[in-house]
Amino acid sequence: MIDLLHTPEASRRLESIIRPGLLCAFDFDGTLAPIVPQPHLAVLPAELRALLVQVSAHAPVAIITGRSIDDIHHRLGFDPDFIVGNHGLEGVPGWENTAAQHAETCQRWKAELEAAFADMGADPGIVIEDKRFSLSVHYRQAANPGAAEQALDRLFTRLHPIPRIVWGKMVFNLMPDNAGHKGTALAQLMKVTGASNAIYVGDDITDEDVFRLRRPDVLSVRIEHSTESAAECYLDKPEDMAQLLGVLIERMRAAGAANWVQAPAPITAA
Ligand SMILES: O=P(O)(O)OC[C@H]1O[C@H](O[C@H]2O[C@H](CO)[C@@H](O)[C@H](O)[C@H]2O)[C@H](O)[C@@H](O)[C@@H]1O
Repeated sequence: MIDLLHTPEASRRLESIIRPGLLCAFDFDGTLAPIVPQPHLAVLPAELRALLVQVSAHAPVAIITGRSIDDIHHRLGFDPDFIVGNHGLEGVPGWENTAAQHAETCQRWKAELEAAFADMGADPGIVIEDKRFSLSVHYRQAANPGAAEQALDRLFTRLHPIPRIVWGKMVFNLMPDNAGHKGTALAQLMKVTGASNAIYVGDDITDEDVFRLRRPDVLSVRIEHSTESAAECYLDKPEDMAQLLGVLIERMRAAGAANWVQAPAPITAA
């Protein structure tokens, strides 16, 4: 893992992806928005929003988040070229048909979990976030987060069908097994748009699905160094995002890069 902003090697790698056809993709919580005690309080800082708007003048911007599209849309305050929700299960061009099956499975899990919570008198700080195509079970507000984590871990093995569970920041993300994820979503976005290369920045375990792609045409960046991550590069801290976006803008501007995604044709009155 190399330090993206402070090593000549990373600088050369960054330079190599600033080519026509670049796609700039970002995770949301913990990457663009600081982690806060409750999910509904997450906010995209105005400085990053302004920088993302500038990035989108030079290359298409994709937000690939664990949140639902409905939830993320109003938090962004600008219109990126692509929004993919539910860890890659929602909003991916070409995958619309599989989403309905995922919604059914999630409703079943939710009902099973609510019944189990009632039976065991679960900690009221444990909250199910129903995102239609996946569930997030948060325990940040539990009276004893460690005990809640263990109890939930045991409980999930009794769900039907067994979910794919990706642990996150005081949260378990439950997704249908054998479904897409953030890595396959980014690959599909690149395929349908014809992107020649991409940069992806994320901070959490679900972002490892992208980091593990390890494609030469994808520069993966993790917020904070980790010896356990498959990401190619890292930023020291979340606050370095502004600097990274600034560097991207400067280099794309110098290269004369323009956003190459076609805007939809305006609808004209009959
Ligand atoms: O893929 P992301 O955009 O990073 O989304 C991951 C999850 O983010 C949210 O939960 C996390 O952020 C909350 C706000 O800072 C925090 O309170 C929580 O503890 C974190 O786990 C979101 O609520 C989930 O739906 C996303 O899956």
